[in-house]
Amino acid sequence: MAGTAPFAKMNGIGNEIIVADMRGRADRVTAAAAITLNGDTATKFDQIMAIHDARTPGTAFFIDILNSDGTGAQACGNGMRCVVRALAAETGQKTFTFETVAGILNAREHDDGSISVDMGTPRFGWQDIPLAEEFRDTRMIELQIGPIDAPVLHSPSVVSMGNPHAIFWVDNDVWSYELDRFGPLLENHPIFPERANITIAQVTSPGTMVIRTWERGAGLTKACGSAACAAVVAAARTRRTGRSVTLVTPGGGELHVEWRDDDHVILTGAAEWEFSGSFDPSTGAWARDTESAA
Ligand SMILES: N[C@H](CCC[C@H](N)C(=O)O)C(=O)O
Repeated sequence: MAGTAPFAKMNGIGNEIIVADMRGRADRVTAAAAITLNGDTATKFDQIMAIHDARTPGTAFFIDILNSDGTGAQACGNGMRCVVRALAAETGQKTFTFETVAGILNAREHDDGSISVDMGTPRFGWQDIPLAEEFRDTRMIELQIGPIDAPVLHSPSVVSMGNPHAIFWVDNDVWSYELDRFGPLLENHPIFPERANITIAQVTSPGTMVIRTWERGAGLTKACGSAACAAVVAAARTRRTGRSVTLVTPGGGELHVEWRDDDHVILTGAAEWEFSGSFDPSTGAWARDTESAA
C-alpha cells in the first residue's frame, strides 16, 4: 500500500468536492474508495479532484476527476476552482495550467477571491457529444420525456464541454420539474452512449438564467460548472441570451460564464474550504485532521 494521502473537503457554490493530494505517488484514487467516501455523510461528495504530478511539460499538475459513483469525468468546473483555491493557499501562486483527460486548461484566482477557469472550447458535432445517431443540428434534438402527446421536457440542446450535456429549456420555475425522477432516465437514455449531464434552464433575461442539473454519475447537485458553461453556450447559439451570462444555481450561489469571441468558455465563481483529512486512495478509509489549517 502506498500510504494515506491528504485531502480537503471543499465546495464550489455548493457542488461538493474532495480535493485529493496524489502528488509524488503513482497510484490513483479507486472507484471503491470514491464509493466508500460518498457513503459517509461527512465526506459525501459530487466529485473527487485528484491532483497528480504533471505528465506534460508546460503544465503544473494532472487532475483526475471521479464522480461519486466511481466513474470518471472529463470536466468539472466547480471542482477546478476548488483545486485552484487549495493550491493558491499552499503556494501563493495565482495562475495555474492544468492537464485533464479532456486537455489543457488555465485558471486564475482574482484579488477578490473569485476564481476563473478557462473551460476550453465547446463542441457541437453529434459524434463529439456523443449521440448514438446522427443529428445535423444539435441546437435542438428530438428527445422527450413524459406523455407522448404532452411531454414534460423535450427538444434539448446538446453540447460537449469535454463532457456530455443536454439542456432542456423551460418557461416556468425550474423547481416545478421532478428532476430526481426524470434525471436518471435521461442520463441513461440510449441516445447518449456515454450517458449525459441533464440540465433544465430558465432564461430570465438576455444576461441571466436559472439552472438545475442532474449530473451524470452524481445525481442532483447544488451546482454544476460545466453544465453552466454548456447552458450559456447553448442559449447563445439559440439566441436566447448573449454570450455573457450570470447563472443562479440550486445552492443559491451564482456563477458567471462568458463565451469569448475566441470560442473559449470562461467560468467564474467562488470556492470554499470546509475541512481537511487524510484517506487511503485504495479503500476510502479516512480520518479528519485534528488541527485543520485552511
Ligand atoms: N460538477 C461538475 C461537473 C461534473 C460532470 C460529471 N458529472 C460528468 O460529466 O460525469 C462541474 O462543476 O462541472
